[in-house]
Amino acid sequence: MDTIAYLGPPGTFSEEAALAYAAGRDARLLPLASIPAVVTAIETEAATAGVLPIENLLEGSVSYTLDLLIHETNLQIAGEIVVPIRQYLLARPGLQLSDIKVLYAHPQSLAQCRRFVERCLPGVATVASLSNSAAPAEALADERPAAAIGTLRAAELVGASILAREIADSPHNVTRFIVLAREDSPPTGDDKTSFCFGFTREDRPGSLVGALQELAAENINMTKLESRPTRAILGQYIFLVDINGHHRDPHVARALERIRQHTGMLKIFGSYPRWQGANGNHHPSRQGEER
Ligand SMILES: O=C(O)C(=O)C[C@]1(C(=O)O)C=C[C@@H](O)C=C1
Repeated sequence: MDTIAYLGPPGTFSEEAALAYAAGRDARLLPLASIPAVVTAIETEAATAGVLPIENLLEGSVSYTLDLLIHETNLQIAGEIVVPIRQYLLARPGLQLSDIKVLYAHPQSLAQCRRFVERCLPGVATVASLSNSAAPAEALADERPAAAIGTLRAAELVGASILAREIADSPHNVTRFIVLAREDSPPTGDDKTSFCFGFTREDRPGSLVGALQELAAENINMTKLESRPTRAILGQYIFLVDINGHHRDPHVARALERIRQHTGMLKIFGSYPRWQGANGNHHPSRQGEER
């Protein structure tokens, strides 16, 4: 049986991603206290795989996860899952919106609900929580009139009441998660490959375009390009790329090898089936919606 680790406690969006990945597999879920704990659990074989948030529709990349992939682990991306993100304002039963003096929220969720918080909770003190299910539990344990941004399932689990619904800045809010494992996935015919590269030689005009040209030369579609600091020299960057295709496809393998030659440093994060939606239709899973 597979063990799928995720950022707990139960009630997080990460749990929804883990459930979507576990569907149809012989698997059990393992809630852990932090994202680094998920990585360590897979590395030490306490878990077979784990889910990590990598990109949100409103807030963009989860830089924490990108930096883990670049600098801290050789685990591979074996899958991706897109989860609808529906945030709720939760509090101890009996409290009203106008009573609230403290707001517990995961920093990502606070950023995704900025407009609601500025308009409806001006001047309220915010406290950072480790997850969307830890936040409601912490708000309920606070003696002050506290609320939390959290999931509907977390509200049910801790017995919180709902002060406001769907408070994110966009009703279409979604987060993409990656599945990390010790090995990536075999080719399916509809795959993506994620990798990063950096320039180890002198800075020359056209270096970046030269590397990317190798993808165009093999007719490979790039679906994402971004950069992160190298953490060594200010002004030097690591470029992260997603492409369509599997690194075992001959044309992808050729392009990656030439990029390695151009740049001096290439790290392949893995190839994995492109997210097809919960029903195989390229739309995000609807299972995060109110039940
Ligand atoms: O706290 C949770 O529910 C999580 O699963 C973490 C997390 C994240 O870190 O991005 C996941 C999805 C949402 O974008 C907000 C928070």
